[in-house]
Amino acid sequence: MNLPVRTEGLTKRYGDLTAVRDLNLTVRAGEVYGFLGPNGAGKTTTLRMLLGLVRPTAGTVRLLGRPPGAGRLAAVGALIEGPAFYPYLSGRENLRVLARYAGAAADRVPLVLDLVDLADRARHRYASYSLGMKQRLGVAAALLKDPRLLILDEPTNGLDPAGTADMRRLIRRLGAAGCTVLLSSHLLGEVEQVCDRIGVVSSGRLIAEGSVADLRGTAGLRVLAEPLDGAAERARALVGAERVRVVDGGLELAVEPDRAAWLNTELVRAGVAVRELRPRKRDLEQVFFELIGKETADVR
Ligand SMILES: Nc1ncnc2c1ncn2[C@@H]1O[C@H](COP(=O)(O)OP(=O)(O)OP(=O)(O)O)[C@@H](O)[C@H]1O
Repeated sequence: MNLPVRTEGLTKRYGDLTAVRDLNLTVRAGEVYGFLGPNGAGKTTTLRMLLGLVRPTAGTVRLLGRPPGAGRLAAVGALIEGPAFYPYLSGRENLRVLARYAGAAADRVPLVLDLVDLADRARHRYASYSLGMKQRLGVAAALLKDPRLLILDEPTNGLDPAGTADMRRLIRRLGAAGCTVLLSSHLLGEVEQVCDRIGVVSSGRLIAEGSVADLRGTAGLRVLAEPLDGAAERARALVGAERVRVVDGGLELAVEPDRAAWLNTELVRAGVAVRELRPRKRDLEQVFFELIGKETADVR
């Protein structure tokens, strides 16, 4: 099976700095994959290596099953740096120029304008566009060749809330239409809302990968009880030691919340006074901070 993206041991060093370290990344056909990490984590460097714009120090890249060469790039659309357009030409004229240059059929122009919701403004000069519209025109340009894979680097960077919402809608629409999208972002909320799977990158390493549900982990129960030691011991015997953690003066149990009544009965029977027992669903933000191991990361 030709995966849209597969890297093995991908590494990029700039002198002493390792920007990307031993990265094994897999993007599956038809998914919207979020490459999430704080500023400087190595996202742009990775995307540039995927596109053959930066040469890896070590490791391999396979795009749609082959190395990233000119042939592959025809099947890949990308928006990596701010798109370059002629300010005095309209959105439509800009796309026509690009289509001619890229060898894309001219009838793709109205189609992609429609896709990115710019058909109404297509006649207007690029210079009159909002930042969000400029970004969407950039996506339209990336879609001109009807790519099998779309790579977007921080597509909502610098956009206002309305522009961000438009871009999210567009990415969801592309995903729903079966387009494989790889997007990078430092915004947790963003990837959580639009991505099927997320890879978390920190200091050049992929430190976690999975669906939003996978990353959140299993639901659990938080128990406040006295004596805590006795409660922990009994809980370990009941559900298995590996499912019990003592955190902030209470217990966290990796068990389904519907076992609360049973657990309460068993703890009380063992002479433990249970003060509180409530379901606990891990917040993805908390997971993220735990993963990257710092509380002050510039990730929201
Ligand atoms: N051409 C270069 N020469 C030297 N160092 C570089 C170069 N390009 C990137 N770096 C460094 O590599 C690290 C990763 O940078 P990169 O731009 O890939 O991160 P990023 O996750 O995309 O962050 P941001 O969201 O800030 O763009 C950073 O420390 C950066 O300073």
